[in-house]
Amino acid sequence: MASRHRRAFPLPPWAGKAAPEAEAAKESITVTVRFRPLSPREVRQGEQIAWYADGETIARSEQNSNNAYAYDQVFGPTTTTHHIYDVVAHYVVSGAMKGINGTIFAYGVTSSGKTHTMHGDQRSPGVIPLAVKDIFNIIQETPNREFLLRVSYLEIYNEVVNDLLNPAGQNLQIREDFQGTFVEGIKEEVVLSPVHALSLIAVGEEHRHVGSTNFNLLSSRSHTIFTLTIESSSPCAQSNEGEAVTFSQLNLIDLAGSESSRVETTGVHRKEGSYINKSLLTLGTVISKLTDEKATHIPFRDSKLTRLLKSSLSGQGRVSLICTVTPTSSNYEETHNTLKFAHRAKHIEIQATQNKIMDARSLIKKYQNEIRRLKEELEQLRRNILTGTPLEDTMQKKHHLLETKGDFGLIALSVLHGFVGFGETFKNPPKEKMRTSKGLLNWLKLRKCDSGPTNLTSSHGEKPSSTKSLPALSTPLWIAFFNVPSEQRMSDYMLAENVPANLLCVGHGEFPSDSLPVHETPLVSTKTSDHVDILREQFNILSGEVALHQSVLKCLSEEAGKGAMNEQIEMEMKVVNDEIKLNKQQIVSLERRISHSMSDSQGKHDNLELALPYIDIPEQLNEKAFKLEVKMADNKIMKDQLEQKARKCQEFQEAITDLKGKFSQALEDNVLLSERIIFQHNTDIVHEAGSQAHKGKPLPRDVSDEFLKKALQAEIDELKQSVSELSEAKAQLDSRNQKLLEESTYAKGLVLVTGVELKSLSIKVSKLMKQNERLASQLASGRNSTQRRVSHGPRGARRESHIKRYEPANRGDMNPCSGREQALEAMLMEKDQRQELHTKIEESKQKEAFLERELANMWAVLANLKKARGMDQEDFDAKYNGSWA
Ligand SMILES: Nc1ncnc2c1ncn2[C@@H]1O[C@H](COP(=O)(O)OP(=O)(O)OP(=O)(O)O)[C@@H](O)[C@H]1O
Repeated sequence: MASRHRRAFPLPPWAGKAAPEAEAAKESITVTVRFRPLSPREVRQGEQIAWYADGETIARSEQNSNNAYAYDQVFGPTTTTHHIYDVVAHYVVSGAMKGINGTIFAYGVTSSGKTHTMHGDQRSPGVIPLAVKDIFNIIQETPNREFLLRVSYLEIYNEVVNDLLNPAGQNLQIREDFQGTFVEGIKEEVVLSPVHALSLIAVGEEHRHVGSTNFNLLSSRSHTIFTLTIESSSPCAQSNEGEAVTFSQLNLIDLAGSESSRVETTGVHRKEGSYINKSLLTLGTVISKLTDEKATHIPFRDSKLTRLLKSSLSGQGRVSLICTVTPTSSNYEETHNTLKFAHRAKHIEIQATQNKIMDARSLIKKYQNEIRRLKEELEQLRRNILTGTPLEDTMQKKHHLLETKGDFGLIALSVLHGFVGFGETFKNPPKEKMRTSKGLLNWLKLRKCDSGPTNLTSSHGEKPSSTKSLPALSTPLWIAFFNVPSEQRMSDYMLAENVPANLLCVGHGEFPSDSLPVHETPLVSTKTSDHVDILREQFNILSGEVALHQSVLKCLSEEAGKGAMNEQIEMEMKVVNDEIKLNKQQIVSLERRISHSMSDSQGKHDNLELALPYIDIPEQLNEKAFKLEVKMADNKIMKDQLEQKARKCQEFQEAITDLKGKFSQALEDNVLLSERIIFQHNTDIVHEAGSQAHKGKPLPRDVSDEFLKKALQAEIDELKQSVSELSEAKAQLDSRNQKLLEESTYAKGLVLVTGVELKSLSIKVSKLMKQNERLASQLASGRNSTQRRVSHGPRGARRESHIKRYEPANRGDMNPCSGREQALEAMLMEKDQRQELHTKIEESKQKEAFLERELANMWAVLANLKKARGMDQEDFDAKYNGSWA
């Protein structure tokens, strides 16, 4: 069917000649920059433009025109999202419809317009709703293929993956298999129309973490990934068994905004901010490593975001990066960083290839086969009815069909054409103002709930509730399929949902377990309760049908009562009676299955309770490991910041030295200049006097005065200029002085503390020295007495012999001697210790002297600076006063 939206699958406008996609030519990430307009607040605050779009591909700094970066496209503040979609996103979406994976994401600081770009609002739908609309247009415009669309929607909040379509799906794990990374246990919903897809996003947005920051009232505090899984193949009627199915994933990502360290945050906000910054930092690192040929390791695993984006960033599919920036001068640095990030990303090479999968892994093929089989069975039933096979048999078969097929894919192949387009839905936006959640999706939800039946309303006239909208949307389709006797009535259901002809509609929550890329364990109870819900809904519908048939039967019997009972009425009554009987049998069977499912779920629940304590342990471990990871990342960031600060300090020091040099140079220049002026002044006077003497007549006084005044004025202007430069330099020096003063105060404190310590040390030392002296004198006296003993000669010798003779008796006399020796040894040891202390004291004294010297230096620098400032002022005053005098 031709449509005014018809578009081929183009390459982006800047790609030059179109390379055939099958050849998988090397491309690079499409990187674009979008400037947002100044907000009313920024206008009120008189913000200046610091960056602007210079032409179509350049972002340039207003302050320094050499600061400019080139991209695939740069969009100015007046560009509409629709235009941006056409230029950078349609190309990725159309690729996804042909089996080439696609990723579109918005990157930028908080309040730069990421959500505005990705989600938009009622006046200006964003890339996500436009992509959804585009996808359904493409499906309609490709009648020779059948499509199966599934969506999932997740957020990464504080490095935890949460399922936005399933409140029970919290802290999901990321796994990897041969196909790439996937989120274990994420809920996937089959979508049937743009409104259906958007209602799912609206449901998800309700669960997204949003907070208010200094810059943005509704700031996204989490990254979100909306994934559309697209399978397509030729229609089942023509398909041959070996034919490949194309399979692709389209990721539409709204990142949380990085937060400047200038922003004062506390508590939860700071934690959120640090997680956001950490993951964006990792994204930046991954991108720079990907563009660095020498890099051997790409740290994809350092954050959940980069893990999930691994296959997109490593080049398996088309990627479009939209960098949103604010033009204001107060965000100059942040914008500069975003531009640098975008510039780096431009160098990532990708090789987009078409994914093809064979039958075994294709969900669409399974459904096509299932549909074919169901059709055959239906045909058989119809034939049985026509050939007069006993009704009991037919009903049993139909009942059997419900029993067996109801548990597997509840599948219907739509045979309708045309659905109410997206544009129609948005033609008359409501007046309500959004209050709590961001974007058009919330509006859609409000509209859905507030404004009565829309095309989301089920054929039973029930309005889907905000969170339970999904069963209400999809369940009637498959229930209709199994309960409606004619295809015509099934078509009515389809019409109510506006499903494109070639879109496969699959019952919600009823995928054959082997075909789902979902690991079930944690969701067993949820799935069971879903199943019971579905059965109950089936039960309600069947009861409704019974009631309806009974009222028809009543009408028919009243009709029959009025007149002669004709054959046709009799036949109709028989058919209705049969229907009632059939429905009642189905109700009984449903009741059985409901109680069965419930007891099953109870059993599973018991098992689950037993296993619960053990299930928790790895989770807790994971949590701990995860917290550790975050702490480590925080440490790394803090270390980086410290290093940066140290570098800045170094730069300041250098700047101070530089300024000092300049200052003294300027002072010298000043002196020279004033000398020159005085000299010039004197020369002029001499010249005037000479000319008067020479010519014998004086120069006119006013001419010479004029000349002198002009010369002086010029010099004074020059001086003024240099004085103003000097005062600027002085102001800078003043601030440096202040810092130096603070440092010197600190150093002084240190010196004081050291002084106190030194004092106590010196007291200790003097005590020790006294002790030392005492011991030394004792030692000396000990030595003297020994020498005296030796020098007493024969008397001494006699005494020695006497001692020897009476040794045992005199042992008591010897003891004081050996005791003294021990004391002497101890004294010697003490002496050694004292010497050690002495050296330590010497060292401390040296340190003190060094610190004192440093302090003196600082004071000298300060004094010089003060002197220089005083001199400068005096000089200036003197010159001015002198020259005008
Ligand atoms: N191109 C634009 N035109 C008009 N208004 C815009 C544009 N971009 C952003 N805005 C407005 O600026 C404000 C902040 O935008 P938005 O919420 O999209 O920022 P964000 O980058 O998603 O912020 P955060 O990261 O905090 O969620 C919103 O009020 C939005 O409507």
